[in-house]
Amino acid sequence: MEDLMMQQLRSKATEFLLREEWNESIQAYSHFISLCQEQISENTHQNPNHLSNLNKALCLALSNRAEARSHLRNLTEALADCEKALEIESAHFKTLLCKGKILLSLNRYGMALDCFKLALMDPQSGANSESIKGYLERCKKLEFSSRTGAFDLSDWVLNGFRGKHPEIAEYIGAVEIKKSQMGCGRGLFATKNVDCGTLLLVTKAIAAERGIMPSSKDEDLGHNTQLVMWKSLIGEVVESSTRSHRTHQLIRQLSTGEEEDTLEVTDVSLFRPEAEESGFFNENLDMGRILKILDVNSCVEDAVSSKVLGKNSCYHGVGLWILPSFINHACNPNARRLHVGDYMMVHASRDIKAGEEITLAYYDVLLPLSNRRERAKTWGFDCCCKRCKFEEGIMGKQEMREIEMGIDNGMEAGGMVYRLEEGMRRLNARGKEKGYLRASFWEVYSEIFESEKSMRRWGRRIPAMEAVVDGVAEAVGSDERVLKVVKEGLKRKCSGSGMVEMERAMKLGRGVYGKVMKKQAMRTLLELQE
Ligand SMILES: C[S@@+](CC[C@H](N)C(=O)[O-])C[C@H]1O[C@@H](n2cnc3c(N)ncnc32)[C@H](O)[C@@H]1O
Repeated sequence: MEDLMMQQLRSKATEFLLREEWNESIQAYSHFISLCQEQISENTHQNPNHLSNLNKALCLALSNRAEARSHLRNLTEALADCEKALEIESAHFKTLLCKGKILLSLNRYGMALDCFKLALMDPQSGANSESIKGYLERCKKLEFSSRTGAFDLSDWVLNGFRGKHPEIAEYIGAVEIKKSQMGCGRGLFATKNVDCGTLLLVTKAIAAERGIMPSSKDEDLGHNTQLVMWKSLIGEVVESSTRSHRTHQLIRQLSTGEEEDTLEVTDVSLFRPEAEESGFFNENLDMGRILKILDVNSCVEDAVSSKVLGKNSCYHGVGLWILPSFINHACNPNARRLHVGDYMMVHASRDIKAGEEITLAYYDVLLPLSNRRERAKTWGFDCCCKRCKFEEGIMGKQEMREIEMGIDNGMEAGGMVYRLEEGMRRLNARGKEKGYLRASFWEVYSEIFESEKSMRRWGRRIPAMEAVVDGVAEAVGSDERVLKVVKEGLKRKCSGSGMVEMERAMKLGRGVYGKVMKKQAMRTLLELQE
């Protein structure tokens, strides 16, 4: 009687599974699993065949429940089911496949690879061997990128971003979390010397929302679209933190913007996909806290310090990427971000020394101090970076006040650059300090460098474009607008004489996009003719 009921329950569960009715299937399998477990514990002295059949049935039911749970993205629970099934039958084919796929979507490439290798050895793999080999290849490629930081988007770039972007692995490079040297809570630091373009980390969004911003000037419509996107983002964050203990635990590490100096310094190894879950889960993550966390840490895709590859231009995205949330702002940033699908790739935008804090520009830094201060206010902080401190000390000086007045009075760009350079000489500004000030007044420099007429008039009295570009890039990192001036210069040069300029443009390009493609693809992307 009991056996008949169990058979019916199992058939029902399988039927739900085949019909892709995941919740119903999970419910029926859960019932079946607990009946099986009860019988096993009660029947230890009975017929060994019966016991073996019960164990087989339990293993398959756990495997099927894992599959249903993984379709609902309840990956932690699905993985736990796989583990239990494999405890019964260590090389259970179906479970190995299911576990491999779950581990792959959790970015645990090495462990996924082991599952697929074992599955391929099973005689049942015959009919599925091509698809298992496909998974094996994917895992190998992703595991390699994740271990070495080597990514190559060349083909996709050269194909004009047609089709879906190449599969991207998560990667944590030479970085660690420490107390910020600027005195603003925690920050991310380089543990090795890295050169411009080197990837520092690649991470997938915990949640990301994209919407089409209305092209009309209707502010209310734009505001509403933003509100809808924001609401969906909150919903997604709540859902992913409820579904995964690990995500919940990681979100909890983020700043709410309050008492940042007292925040615990998180070990970066916690962010590695293979990291074991520890027991923080019971601590609460209420809605108020989630809202504060999102307010401080959410990122828009198309900011001045980021590039988005392969997106439809009218789409605007906002999301939460956990590890990059530890990166502070500086007006002399040394990193930028690249967005590909839901992935954020953070790379060095200039050479970085071991021990240096990694910083991004939250807002435009090719602006004078007063404008940057206004922008920092909208972010809710007073910037405490090295460049701001230097400029705060110098902006009271007569020379600098005259330049600001010149800008306000619409003085000719050439005259202002000339005055600024003279001022810097009198104030004895050195090395990066010159780069900071030139970056602050980049608009007037670029106006001259981009105009042949101004160059004829002022060219001999102001520093060469190359020296200014190199100084600015060294001080505040690569920027598209700086790259544009070099590209314009290259267009004006006759062929053969621009080798050095080409190298300069390519280096700036690596600083803007990161080392994620070969030279030919970078040239195409930057529209640089050889
Ligand atoms: C995304 S979090 C950065 C990580 C944060 N410091 C932490 O400990 O988790 C952004 C917050 O860091 C602080 N912050 C970042 N850059 C700063 C800067 N240049 N000056 C002052 N505060 C900064 C601000 O409080 C800001 O709201």
